[in-house]
Amino acid sequence: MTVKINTKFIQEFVETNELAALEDFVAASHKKIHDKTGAGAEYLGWLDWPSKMEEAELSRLEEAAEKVKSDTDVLIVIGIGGSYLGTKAVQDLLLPAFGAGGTEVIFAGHNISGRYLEELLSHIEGKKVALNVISKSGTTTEPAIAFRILRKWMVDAYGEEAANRIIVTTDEKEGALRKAADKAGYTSFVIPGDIGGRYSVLTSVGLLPLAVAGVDIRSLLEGAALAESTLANPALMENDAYLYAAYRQILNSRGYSVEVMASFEPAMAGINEWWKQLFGESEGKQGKGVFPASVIYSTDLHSMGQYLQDGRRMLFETMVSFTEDQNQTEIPFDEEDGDGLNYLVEKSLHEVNQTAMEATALAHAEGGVPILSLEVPKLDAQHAGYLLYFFMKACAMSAYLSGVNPFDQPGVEQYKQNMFELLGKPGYEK
Ligand SMILES: O=P(O)(O)OC[C@H]1O[C@](O)(CO)[C@@H](O)[C@@H]1O
Repeated sequence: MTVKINTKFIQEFVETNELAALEDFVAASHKKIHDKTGAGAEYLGWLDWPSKMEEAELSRLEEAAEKVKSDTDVLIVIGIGGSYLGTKAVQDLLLPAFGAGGTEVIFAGHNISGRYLEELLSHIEGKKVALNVISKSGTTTEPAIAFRILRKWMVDAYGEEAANRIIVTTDEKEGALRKAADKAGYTSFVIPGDIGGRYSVLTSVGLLPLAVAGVDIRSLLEGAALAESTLANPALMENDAYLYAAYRQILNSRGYSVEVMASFEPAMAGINEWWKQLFGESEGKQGKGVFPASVIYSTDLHSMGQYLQDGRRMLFETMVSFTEDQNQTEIPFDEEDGDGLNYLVEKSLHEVNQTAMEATALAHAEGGVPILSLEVPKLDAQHAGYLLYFFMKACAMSAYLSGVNPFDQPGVEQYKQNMFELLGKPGYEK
Protein backbone atom coordinates (compact mmCIF):
# COMPACT_ATOMS: atom_id res chain seq x y z
CA MET A 1 0.00 0.00 0.00
CA THR A 2 2.24 2.77 -1.22
CA VAL A 3 2.23 5.62 -3.70
CA LYS A 4 4.65 4.80 -6.52
CA ILE A 5 6.15 6.87 -9.29
CA ASN A 6 5.80 5.27 -12.70
CA THR A 7 8.64 6.66 -14.81
CA LYS A 8 7.37 5.34 -18.15
CA PHE A 9 6.59 8.75 -19.63
CA ILE A 10 9.34 10.79 -17.99
CA GLN A 11 12.30 8.72 -19.15
CA GLU A 12 12.56 10.49 -22.48
CA PHE A 13 12.77 13.87 -20.72
CA VAL A 14 14.96 13.14 -17.69
CA GLU A 15 17.93 10.80 -17.74
CA THR A 16 18.79 8.59 -14.78
CA ASN A 17 22.18 10.26 -14.45
CA GLU A 18 20.46 13.63 -13.92
CA LEU A 19 18.66 12.10 -10.98
CA ALA A 20 21.82 10.47 -9.73
CA ALA A 21 23.51 13.87 -9.77
CA LEU A 22 21.01 15.01 -7.16
CA GLU A 23 21.58 12.12 -4.77
CA ASP A 24 23.96 13.93 -2.44
CA PHE A 25 21.82 17.05 -2.38
CA VAL A 26 18.77 14.95 -1.54
CA ALA A 27 20.70 13.14 1.21
CA ALA A 28 21.76 16.49 2.69
CA SER A 29 18.20 17.81 2.53
CA HIS A 30 16.90 14.60 4.09
CA LYS A 31 19.27 15.23 6.97
CA LYS A 32 17.98 18.79 7.28
CA ILE A 33 14.43 17.48 7.55
CA HIS A 34 15.10 14.59 9.92
CA ASP A 35 17.72 16.30 12.08
CA LYS A 36 15.60 19.45 12.06
CA THR A 37 18.47 21.69 11.03
CA GLY A 38 17.02 23.40 7.92
CA ALA A 39 15.19 26.71 7.56
CA GLY A 40 11.84 26.62 9.35
CA ALA A 41 12.78 23.47 11.27
CA GLU A 42 10.58 24.59 14.15
CA TYR A 43 7.59 23.65 11.95
CA LEU A 44 8.49 20.01 11.41
CA GLY A 45 5.98 18.68 13.93
CA TRP A 46 4.03 16.99 11.09
CA LEU A 47 6.99 14.72 10.30
CA ASP A 48 6.27 12.11 12.98
CA TRP A 49 2.75 13.25 13.86
CA PRO A 50 0.91 10.22 12.39
CA SER A 51 2.83 7.81 14.61
CA LYS A 52 2.93 10.04 17.64
CA MET A 53 -0.58 11.48 17.87
CA GLU A 54 -1.83 10.61 21.33
CA GLU A 55 -4.60 8.06 21.73
CA ALA A 56 -6.23 10.23 24.42
CA GLU A 57 -6.50 13.17 22.01
CA LEU A 58 -7.81 10.95 19.24
CA SER A 59 -10.50 9.51 21.54
CA ARG A 60 -11.49 12.97 22.78
CA LEU A 61 -11.81 14.05 19.17
CA GLU A 62 -13.95 11.02 18.28
CA GLU A 63 -16.18 11.71 21.28
CA ALA A 64 -16.67 15.31 20.22
CA ALA A 65 -17.43 14.15 16.69
CA GLU A 66 -19.98 11.59 17.98
CA LYS A 67 -21.72 14.30 19.99
CA VAL A 68 -21.94 16.54 16.91
CA LYS A 69 -23.23 13.66 14.79
CA SER A 70 -25.88 12.81 17.36
CA ASP A 71 -27.55 16.21 17.49
CA THR A 72 -26.55 18.12 14.35
CA ASP A 73 -27.75 18.28 10.75
CA VAL A 74 -25.04 20.64 9.52
CA LEU A 75 -21.54 21.25 10.84
CA ILE A 76 -20.08 24.48 9.50
CA VAL A 77 -16.29 24.46 9.37
CA ILE A 78 -15.08 28.04 9.49
CA GLY A 79 -11.52 28.39 8.22
CA ILE A 80 -9.34 29.34 5.27
CA GLY A 81 -6.27 27.85 3.59
CA GLY A 82 -4.82 24.99 5.59
CA SER A 83 -7.62 25.34 8.10
CA TYR A 84 -10.19 23.92 5.68
CA LEU A 85 -8.59 22.70 2.43
CA GLY A 86 -7.42 19.36 3.85
CA THR A 87 -10.85 18.54 5.24
CA LYS A 88 -12.51 19.45 1.97
CA ALA A 89 -9.92 17.41 0.07
CA VAL A 90 -10.40 14.20 2.05
CA GLN A 91 -14.14 14.64 2.20
CA ASP A 92 -14.31 15.04 -1.60
CA LEU A 93 -12.02 12.07 -2.10
CA LEU A 94 -13.71 9.58 0.20
CA LEU A 95 -17.38 10.45 0.55
CA PRO A 96 -20.00 9.73 -2.10
CA ALA A 97 -20.43 12.61 -4.55
CA PHE A 98 -24.20 12.48 -4.11
CA GLY A 99 -26.25 12.13 -0.93
CA ALA A 100 -23.48 11.19 1.49
CA GLY A 101 -26.05 11.19 4.33
CA GLY A 102 -25.33 11.82 8.02
CA THR A 103 -24.26 15.19 9.29
CA GLU A 104 -23.46 17.49 6.40
CA VAL A 105 -20.10 19.25 6.68
CA ILE A 106 -19.95 22.57 4.85
CA PHE A 107 -17.48 25.44 4.79
CA ALA A 108 -17.48 29.15 5.57
CA GLY A 109 -14.86 31.80 6.22
CA HIS A 110 -12.79 30.87 3.18
CA ASN A 111 -14.06 33.90 1.27
CA ILE A 112 -15.67 37.26 2.04
CA SER A 113 -18.63 36.85 -0.26
CA GLY A 114 -21.93 38.15 1.15
CA ARG A 115 -23.81 36.11 -1.41
CA TYR A 116 -22.12 32.88 -0.29
CA LEU A 117 -22.87 33.56 3.37
CA GLU A 118 -26.49 34.53 2.69
CA GLU A 119 -27.00 31.33 0.75
CA LEU A 120 -25.39 29.35 3.57
CA LEU A 121 -27.63 31.05 6.13
CA SER A 122 -30.72 30.21 4.16
CA HIS A 123 -29.50 26.61 3.76
CA ILE A 124 -29.21 26.13 7.54
CA GLU A 125 -32.55 27.74 8.38
CA GLY A 126 -34.59 25.29 10.46
CA LYS A 127 -31.69 22.84 10.74
CA LYS A 128 -29.69 21.77 13.79
CA VAL A 129 -26.32 23.45 13.41
CA ALA A 130 -22.87 23.29 15.02
CA LEU A 131 -19.74 25.34 14.29
CA ASN A 132 -16.12 24.27 14.20
CA VAL A 133 -14.07 27.43 13.90
CA ILE A 134 -10.49 26.68 12.94
CA SER A 135 -7.63 29.16 12.81
CA LYS A 136 -4.07 28.52 13.84
CA SER A 137 -3.30 32.20 14.30
CA GLY A 138 -6.78 32.99 15.54
CA THR A 139 -6.54 36.34 13.79
CA THR A 140 -7.27 35.67 10.10
CA THR A 141 -9.86 38.14 8.84
CA GLU A 142 -12.02 35.92 6.60
CA PRO A 143 -12.85 33.26 9.22
CA ALA A 144 -13.09 35.93 11.94
CA ILE A 145 -15.84 37.76 10.01
CA ALA A 146 -17.70 34.51 9.26
CA PHE A 147 -17.44 33.44 12.90
CA ARG A 148 -18.81 36.74 14.14
CA ILE A 149 -21.84 36.46 11.82
CA LEU A 150 -22.46 32.76 12.45
CA ARG A 151 -21.93 33.03 16.20
CA LYS A 152 -24.68 35.67 16.31
CA TRP A 153 -26.92 33.32 14.30
CA MET A 154 -26.17 30.56 16.79
CA VAL A 155 -26.92 32.75 19.82
CA ASP A 156 -30.16 33.93 18.20
CA ALA A 157 -31.12 30.32 17.50
CA TYR A 158 -29.92 28.57 20.66
CA GLY A 159 -29.37 31.25 23.34
CA GLU A 160 -26.93 30.05 25.99
CA GLU A 161 -26.96 26.54 24.46
CA ALA A 162 -25.01 27.96 21.50
CA ALA A 163 -21.78 27.61 23.48
CA ASN A 164 -22.28 23.84 23.53
CA ARG A 165 -22.50 23.79 19.75
CA ILE A 166 -19.32 25.70 19.03
CA ILE A 167 -15.97 23.93 18.83
CA VAL A 168 -12.76 25.91 18.52
CA THR A 169 -9.57 24.53 16.98
CA THR A 170 -6.63 26.87 17.48
CA ASP A 171 -3.28 27.52 19.11
CA GLU A 172 -2.82 26.15 22.63
CA LYS A 173 -2.19 29.51 24.23
CA GLU A 174 -2.35 32.45 21.87
CA GLY A 175 -4.73 34.37 19.64
CA ALA A 176 -8.24 35.80 19.78
CA LEU A 177 -9.86 32.41 19.28
CA ARG A 178 -8.08 30.83 22.22
CA LYS A 179 -9.26 33.73 24.39
CA ALA A 180 -12.83 33.42 23.07
CA ALA A 181 -12.82 29.66 23.74
CA ASP A 182 -11.52 30.07 27.26
CA LYS A 183 -13.97 32.86 28.03
CA ALA A 184 -17.09 31.21 26.59
CA GLY A 185 -16.16 27.67 27.62
CA TYR A 186 -16.31 26.25 24.08
CA THR A 187 -14.96 22.75 23.56
CA SER A 188 -11.54 23.29 22.06
CA PHE A 189 -8.75 21.44 20.30
CA VAL A 190 -5.15 22.44 19.87
CA ILE A 191 -3.27 22.93 16.62
CA PRO A 192 0.28 21.98 17.58
CA GLY A 193 2.57 25.01 17.55
CA ASP A 194 5.13 23.15 15.43
CA ILE A 195 2.70 22.30 12.62
CA GLY A 196 1.81 25.01 10.10
CA GLY A 197 -1.66 25.35 8.58
CA ARG A 198 -0.95 23.64 5.25
CA TYR A 199 0.68 20.67 7.00
CA SER A 200 -2.14 20.30 9.57
CA VAL A 201 -4.76 18.11 7.88
CA LEU A 202 -3.88 15.07 10.01
CA THR A 203 -4.25 16.98 13.29
CA SER A 204 -7.53 17.96 14.95
CA VAL A 205 -7.86 20.55 12.15
CA GLY A 206 -8.88 17.86 9.68
CA LEU A 207 -9.67 14.92 11.90
CA LEU A 208 -12.60 16.38 13.84
CA PRO A 209 -14.70 17.54 10.87
CA LEU A 210 -13.72 14.47 8.89
CA ALA A 211 -14.88 12.19 11.71
CA VAL A 212 -18.18 14.08 11.73
CA ALA A 213 -18.48 13.64 7.97
CA GLY A 214 -18.09 9.88 8.41
CA VAL A 215 -14.47 9.39 7.34
CA ASP A 216 -12.56 6.58 9.06
CA ILE A 217 -9.92 8.83 10.63
CA ARG A 218 -8.01 5.98 12.25
CA SER A 219 -7.41 4.41 8.84
CA LEU A 220 -6.42 7.81 7.48
CA LEU A 221 -3.81 8.12 10.22
CA GLU A 222 -2.70 4.53 9.73
CA GLY A 223 -2.00 5.19 6.05
CA ALA A 224 -0.11 8.35 6.94
CA ALA A 225 1.92 6.47 9.57
CA LEU A 226 2.89 3.89 6.95
CA ALA A 227 4.01 6.73 4.66
CA GLU A 228 5.93 8.25 7.58
CA SER A 229 8.01 5.08 8.00
CA THR A 230 8.31 4.19 4.30
CA LEU A 231 9.32 7.69 3.25
CA ALA A 232 11.89 8.03 6.04
CA ASN A 233 14.26 6.20 3.69
CA PRO A 234 17.06 8.67 2.83
CA ALA A 235 17.97 7.02 -0.49
CA LEU A 236 16.64 9.03 -3.43
CA MET A 237 16.19 6.03 -5.70
CA GLU A 238 14.19 4.16 -3.05
CA ASN A 239 12.01 7.01 -1.85
CA ASP A 240 9.20 7.90 -4.24
CA ALA A 241 8.38 11.18 -2.51
CA TYR A 242 11.99 12.27 -2.96
CA LEU A 243 11.98 11.06 -6.56
CA TYR A 244 8.89 13.15 -7.22
CA ALA A 245 10.59 16.17 -5.60
CA ALA A 246 13.79 15.63 -7.58
CA TYR A 247 11.98 15.29 -10.91
CA ARG A 248 10.09 18.53 -10.21
CA GLN A 249 13.28 20.40 -9.53
CA ILE A 250 15.07 19.03 -12.59
CA LEU A 251 12.12 19.96 -14.80
CA ASN A 252 11.84 23.40 -13.21
CA SER A 253 15.52 24.09 -13.82
CA ARG A 254 14.89 23.34 -17.52
CA GLY A 255 12.10 25.92 -17.78
CA TYR A 256 9.14 23.66 -17.05
CA SER A 257 7.86 26.02 -14.43
CA VAL A 258 4.18 25.03 -14.29
CA GLU A 259 3.09 21.70 -12.85
CA VAL A 260 -0.37 20.55 -13.79
CA MET A 261 -1.74 18.01 -11.36
CA ALA A 262 -4.04 15.83 -13.43
CA SER A 263 -6.35 13.06 -12.38
CA PHE A 264 -8.97 11.05 -14.18
CA GLU A 265 -10.90 10.76 -10.91
CA PRO A 266 -13.19 13.75 -10.19
CA ALA A 267 -13.01 12.99 -6.45
CA MET A 268 -9.43 14.29 -6.63
CA ALA A 269 -10.58 17.90 -7.19
CA GLY A 270 -10.28 18.75 -3.49
CA ILE A 271 -6.86 17.14 -3.16
CA ASN A 272 -5.73 19.27 -6.11
CA GLU A 273 -6.74 22.44 -4.25
CA TRP A 274 -5.05 21.31 -1.03
CA TRP A 275 -1.91 20.36 -3.00
CA LYS A 276 -1.87 23.80 -4.67
CA GLN A 277 -1.72 25.56 -1.30
CA LEU A 278 0.85 23.10 0.02
CA PHE A 279 3.28 23.57 -2.84
CA GLY A 280 2.36 27.14 -3.76
CA GLU A 281 2.85 28.57 -0.27
CA SER A 282 5.85 26.37 0.45
CA GLU A 283 7.83 27.01 -2.72
CA GLY A 284 6.65 30.26 -4.26
CA LYS A 285 9.17 32.65 -2.77
CA GLN A 286 12.33 34.56 -3.64
CA GLY A 287 11.24 34.60 -7.30
CA LYS A 288 11.35 30.80 -7.36
CA GLY A 289 8.94 27.90 -7.38
CA VAL A 290 6.97 25.70 -9.73
CA PHE A 291 3.48 27.18 -10.27
CA PRO A 292 0.94 24.52 -9.18
CA ALA A 293 -2.10 24.16 -11.42
CA SER A 294 -4.63 21.38 -11.77
CA VAL A 295 -7.12 19.71 -14.06
CA ILE A 296 -9.62 16.88 -13.82
CA TYR A 297 -9.70 14.63 -16.87
CA SER A 298 -11.31 13.61 -19.01
CA THR A 299 -13.60 16.59 -18.27
CA ASP A 300 -10.85 19.16 -18.77
CA LEU A 301 -9.43 17.49 -21.87
CA HIS A 302 -12.42 19.15 -23.50
CA SER A 303 -11.45 22.58 -22.19
CA MET A 304 -7.74 22.65 -21.34
CA GLY A 305 -6.65 19.72 -23.50
CA GLN A 306 -5.81 21.90 -26.47
CA TYR A 307 -3.44 24.07 -24.42
CA LEU A 308 -1.81 21.10 -22.77
CA GLN A 309 -1.21 19.45 -26.12
CA ASP A 310 -0.17 22.42 -28.15
CA GLY A 311 0.15 25.65 -26.19
CA ARG A 312 3.21 27.38 -24.73
CA ARG A 313 5.71 24.73 -23.62
CA MET A 314 6.44 25.45 -19.97
CA LEU A 315 4.22 22.73 -18.50
CA PHE A 316 4.79 19.37 -17.02
CA GLU A 317 2.02 17.12 -15.81
CA THR A 318 1.69 14.90 -12.77
CA MET A 319 -0.98 12.28 -13.32
CA VAL A 320 -2.41 10.62 -10.22
CA SER A 321 -4.25 7.39 -10.87
CA PHE A 322 -5.97 4.77 -8.74
CA THR A 323 -4.92 1.46 -10.20
CA GLU A 324 -7.46 -0.98 -8.74
CA ASP A 325 -10.89 -1.24 -10.26
CA GLN A 326 -13.16 -0.68 -7.27
CA ASN A 327 -16.40 -0.22 -9.19
CA GLN A 328 -16.93 -2.81 -11.92
CA THR A 329 -19.41 -0.72 -13.91
CA GLU A 330 -19.58 -2.08 -17.45
CA ILE A 331 -21.00 -0.63 -20.62
CA PRO A 332 -24.13 -2.64 -21.52
CA PHE A 333 -24.64 -4.41 -24.86
CA ASP A 334 -27.19 -2.77 -27.16
CA GLU A 335 -28.84 -4.69 -30.03
CA GLU A 336 -28.95 -1.74 -32.38
CA ASP A 337 -25.55 -0.28 -31.48
CA GLY A 338 -26.67 3.09 -32.85
CA ASP A 339 -23.92 4.85 -30.87
CA GLY A 340 -21.33 2.32 -32.03
CA LEU A 341 -20.22 1.52 -28.48
CA ASN A 342 -20.64 -2.27 -28.59
CA TYR A 343 -16.87 -2.63 -29.05
CA LEU A 344 -16.58 -1.55 -25.39
CA VAL A 345 -19.03 -3.98 -23.80
CA GLU A 346 -16.41 -6.29 -22.38
CA LYS A 347 -14.61 -3.42 -20.67
CA SER A 348 -15.27 -1.80 -17.31
CA LEU A 349 -15.44 2.00 -17.05
CA HIS A 350 -12.24 1.75 -15.05
CA GLU A 351 -10.48 0.16 -18.01
CA VAL A 352 -11.79 2.77 -20.41
CA ASN A 353 -10.75 5.55 -18.00
CA GLN A 354 -7.27 4.07 -17.55
CA THR A 355 -6.96 3.80 -21.31
CA ALA A 356 -7.98 7.45 -21.65
CA MET A 357 -5.16 8.28 -19.25
CA GLU A 358 -2.61 6.27 -21.20
CA ALA A 359 -3.78 7.84 -24.46
CA THR A 360 -3.55 11.32 -22.96
CA ALA A 361 -0.09 10.70 -21.51
CA LEU A 362 1.14 9.44 -24.88
CA ALA A 363 -0.33 12.42 -26.70
CA HIS A 364 0.95 15.02 -24.23
CA ALA A 365 4.41 13.47 -24.08
CA GLU A 366 4.51 13.64 -27.84
CA GLY A 367 3.39 17.26 -27.61
CA GLY A 368 6.46 17.98 -25.46
CA VAL A 369 4.93 17.74 -21.98
CA PRO A 370 6.98 15.72 -19.48
CA ILE A 371 4.64 13.42 -17.56
CA LEU A 372 5.15 12.15 -14.05
CA SER A 373 2.78 9.43 -13.05
CA LEU A 374 1.84 8.70 -9.43
CA GLU A 375 0.07 5.41 -8.88
CA VAL A 376 -2.16 4.85 -5.87
CA PRO A 377 -3.48 1.29 -5.55
CA LYS A 378 -6.86 2.13 -4.06
CA LEU A 379 -9.16 4.98 -3.26
CA ASP A 380 -9.81 4.55 0.47
CA ALA A 381 -8.98 6.23 3.79
CA GLN A 382 -5.63 4.46 4.28
CA HIS A 383 -4.38 5.38 0.85
CA ALA A 384 -5.68 8.92 1.26
CA GLY A 385 -3.60 9.24 4.45
CA TYR A 386 -0.57 7.88 2.63
CA LEU A 387 -1.06 10.28 -0.27
CA LEU A 388 -1.39 13.33 1.98
CA TYR A 389 1.80 12.50 3.84
CA PHE A 390 3.56 11.65 0.56
CA PHE A 391 2.89 15.16 -0.75
CA MET A 392 3.92 16.84 2.51
CA LYS A 393 7.22 14.97 2.60
CA ALA A 394 7.84 15.61 -1.10
CA CYS A 395 7.03 19.28 -0.63
CA ALA A 396 9.52 19.76 2.20
CA MET A 397 12.21 18.02 0.12
CA SER A 398 11.36 19.94 -3.04
CA ALA A 399 11.49 23.31 -1.25
CA TYR A 400 14.84 22.52 0.37
CA LEU A 401 16.20 21.40 -3.02
CA SER A 402 15.20 24.75 -4.48
CA GLY A 403 16.76 26.58 -1.54
CA VAL A 404 13.70 28.04 0.17
CA ASN A 405 12.09 27.63 3.57
CA PRO A 406 9.14 25.22 3.09
CA PHE A 407 7.35 26.41 6.18
CA ASP A 408 6.89 30.17 6.01
CA GLN A 409 4.66 32.34 3.82
CA PRO A 410 5.91 35.92 4.10
CA GLY A 411 4.30 36.94 0.81
CA VAL A 412 0.76 36.39 2.02
CA GLU A 413 1.04 39.36 4.34
CA GLN A 414 1.15 42.03 1.63
CA TYR A 415 -2.52 41.92 0.65
CA LYS A 416 -3.61 41.79 4.28
CA GLN A 417 -1.64 44.92 5.06
CA ASN A 418 -3.16 46.76 2.07
CA MET A 419 -6.67 45.63 2.97
CA PHE A 420 -6.34 46.81 6.55
CA GLU A 421 -5.06 50.19 5.34
CA LEU A 422 -7.84 50.55 2.77
CA LEU A 423 -10.54 49.51 5.26
CA GLY A 424 -9.10 51.87 7.89
CA LYS A 425 -8.33 49.29 10.57
CA PRO A 426 -7.11 51.12 13.69
CA GLY A 427 -3.34 51.16 13.73
CA TYR A 428 -3.07 50.62 9.96
CA GLU A 429 -4.02 54.13 8.69
CA LYS A 430 -1.67 55.48 6.01
O1 LIG B 1 -5.31 29.05 10.30
P1 LIG B 1 -5.07 30.50 10.09
O2 LIG B 1 -4.05 31.04 11.02
O3 LIG B 1 -6.36 31.28 10.14
O4 LIG B 1 -4.44 30.69 8.66
C1 LIG B 1 -5.14 30.32 7.51
C2 LIG B 1 -4.29 30.33 6.30
O5 LIG B 1 -3.76 31.63 6.08
C3 LIG B 1 -2.38 31.57 5.78
O6 LIG B 1 -1.69 31.91 6.93
C4 LIG B 1 -2.00 32.50 4.71
O7 LIG B 1 -2.81 32.35 3.61
C5 LIG B 1 -2.15 30.10 5.43
O8 LIG B 1 -0.84 29.73 5.56
C6 LIG B 1 -3.06 29.43 6.39
O9 LIG B 1 -3.32 28.11 6.03
